[in-house]
Amino acid sequence: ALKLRPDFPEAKENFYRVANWLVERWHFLMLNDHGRNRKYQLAIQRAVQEGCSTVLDIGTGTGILGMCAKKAGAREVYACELSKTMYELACEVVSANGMADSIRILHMKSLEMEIPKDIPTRVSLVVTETVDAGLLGEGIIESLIHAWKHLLLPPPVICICNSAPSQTGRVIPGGATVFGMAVECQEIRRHHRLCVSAVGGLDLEAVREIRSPVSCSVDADESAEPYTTERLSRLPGGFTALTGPCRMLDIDFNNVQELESLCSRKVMRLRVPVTQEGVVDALAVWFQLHLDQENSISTGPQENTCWEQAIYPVQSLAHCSVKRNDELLLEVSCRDAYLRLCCVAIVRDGQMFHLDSMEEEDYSTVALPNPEVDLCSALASLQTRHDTVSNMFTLECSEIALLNNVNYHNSFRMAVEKLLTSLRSSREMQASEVSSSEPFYMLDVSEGFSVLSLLTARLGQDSGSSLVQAYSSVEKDQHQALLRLLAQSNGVEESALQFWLSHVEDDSAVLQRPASEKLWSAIVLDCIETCGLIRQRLMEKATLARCLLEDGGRIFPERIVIHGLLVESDTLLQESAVQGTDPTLGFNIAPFINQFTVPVHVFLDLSTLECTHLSDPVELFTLDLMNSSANYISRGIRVRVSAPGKVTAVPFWYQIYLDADLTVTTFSQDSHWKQAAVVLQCPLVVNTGDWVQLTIQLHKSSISITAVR
Ligand SMILES: CCc1ccncc1CNCCCCSC[C@H]1O[C@@H](n2ccc3c(N)ncnc32)[C@H](O)[C@@H]1O
Repeated sequence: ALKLRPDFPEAKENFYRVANWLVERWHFLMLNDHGRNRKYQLAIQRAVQEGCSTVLDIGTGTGILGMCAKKAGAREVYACELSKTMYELACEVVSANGMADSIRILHMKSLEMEIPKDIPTRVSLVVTETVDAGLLGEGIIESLIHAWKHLLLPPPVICICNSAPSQTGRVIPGGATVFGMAVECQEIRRHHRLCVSAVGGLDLEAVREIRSPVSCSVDADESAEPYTTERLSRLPGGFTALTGPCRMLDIDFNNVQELESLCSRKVMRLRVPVTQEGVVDALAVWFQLHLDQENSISTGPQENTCWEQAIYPVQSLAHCSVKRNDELLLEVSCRDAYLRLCCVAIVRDGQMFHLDSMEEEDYSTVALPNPEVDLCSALASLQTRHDTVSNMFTLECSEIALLNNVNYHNSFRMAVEKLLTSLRSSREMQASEVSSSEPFYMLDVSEGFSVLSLLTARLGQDSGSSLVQAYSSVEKDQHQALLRLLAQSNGVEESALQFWLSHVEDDSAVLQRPASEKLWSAIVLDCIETCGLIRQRLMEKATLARCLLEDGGRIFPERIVIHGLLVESDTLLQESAVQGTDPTLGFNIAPFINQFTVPVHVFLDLSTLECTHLSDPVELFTLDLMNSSANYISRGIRVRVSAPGKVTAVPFWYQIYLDADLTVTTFSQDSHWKQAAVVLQCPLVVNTGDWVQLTIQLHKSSISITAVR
């Protein structure tokens, strides 16, 4: 569609969402990482010079490593790629670089490859970078076990016989070393556990535990992911290392026996000394990829690399506070091909405190008669708690961060109080028609978990007079159970909070009258996605909602003002497109992968993004939810340049008006929202005092910005 009508907005918007999905963002980062590309090239050249003449590139992506092998003089080069999009891209790239007839690319997963069906003979070199932030997440162990058994020549044996070693096989990378450390980090904590005891006047004490779906524990349900990822060097508020980086695991990719035992190996236990007092919020993990004896790539936080680290949040009940000279007892395992890590106990003065049972004051400890005693047996003696914690709930990270956002809920509470007051007084004035016992109807159609309906119902209780009949659109049983628990523990009658089943597919069914002849006093809309974009179909929903309001009724929020500024950010450029042929070792790859460039970057932490501000923040656009005629679809503004540089992006965020005076911003350290940025097609060189003309267009909730001098 885009090729046919490049300016066709729907196609553009869909393409961006599809492109974001088809080609992962790290492809640009990886290809722009000249250091990484160069080290792989050196390792491949050395291997080919040492006799590896047949090469298989597993997970070729754009084909760059296969092309390195060919250019290094390998006789036969094969590549396989499981993603169709990347496979087609690799074919284009390889032929554009004149190697179409010398590199055979297969659209398949390496595990399906057979000899001689797919490749004629076993190869002497497998090269691959099928690793994620947690090293094993792309299945590299399984891929290499299969490769050693079916695709590679046997490894070199230390032979005493003087016969010349026949062709042998090897893998690049030859191995990896996994490092980990315990960190204290508020930013991680507020996304994975409840940090406050009350929000917006609601007491949350009744909720014993809220967890995010990131867990390694064996009893986590299968939907849990073992780790999340963060770029530690870019986390707002930073982090404190509570232990030194400690070596967790060494893997030799050239030893198939070791690879096989890794998956079946039982849990490994490590004792890591605490070097800094604090609360253990998470374990951070990264690795060194040893390409060969000389070259290795690190994904550590201390490097200035672009890679993220794997984050294992501590999900135990109590705060795991540690002192210097304590020791953390960690369990490491590679159960079902993921690197799994959890902190199970603290060892202090010879006593072991099992994290999962720390919430009882008695600290069920096991006195270690002497330090030498095998920790494992001591640990084994601790009964791992199997009693399901009655009030333990799992929420998404963004839902937990929202619940922890006290400012947002307090502001919302004030706005609703003002509304109820004004509605009551206007009802008193018309006392004749409407009996004051008539409830105020309130609907919260937030996506995901929200306590706003309950918060409003509780306000209705306080006043004693006319009640609030609140409806919540949360659908998940767990979410409804959590709201009921909070209603009960906050003295809100069960009947005051109902669930407005929004399982119907289109908005019109969700947004409808509370009952025939009744209208809503307040409707809460969810406007901004956590990633920093405006929710799709927001304006349509606002228009529908407005028709369902009683006189004086309000939509929350009533208005959204988009703010932005001009920045120069090389980081955003590196994440958005391959910058020419230099980073990719002279191979012509950029034009092909850059077809998947997406101009809007999301999930940004603007407070820690490396960038130079080239203007002051300006108002870009206003969305009026209470008056759709006030909305324009395109707006031009002139922005004064406040510093010389190259404008490469326009980050933006939102000021949300709950009512005429109460606002919350999506760009604050307690906000659960991230920010977004439009990366300009062509950077603008500017000088202080210049004026840049921005054209902002909003089409179906997706924003586009163009800039000219
Ligand atoms: C310093 C490395 C680093 C560290 C931390 N974070 C990121 C990185 C950068 N590497 C990320 C690559 C990650 C994606 S893997 C690259 C491509 O390979 C494909 N694939 C994966 C497995 C597989 C297979 N068995 N058979 C065929 N194809 C396969 C994927 O479809 C993908 O296109």
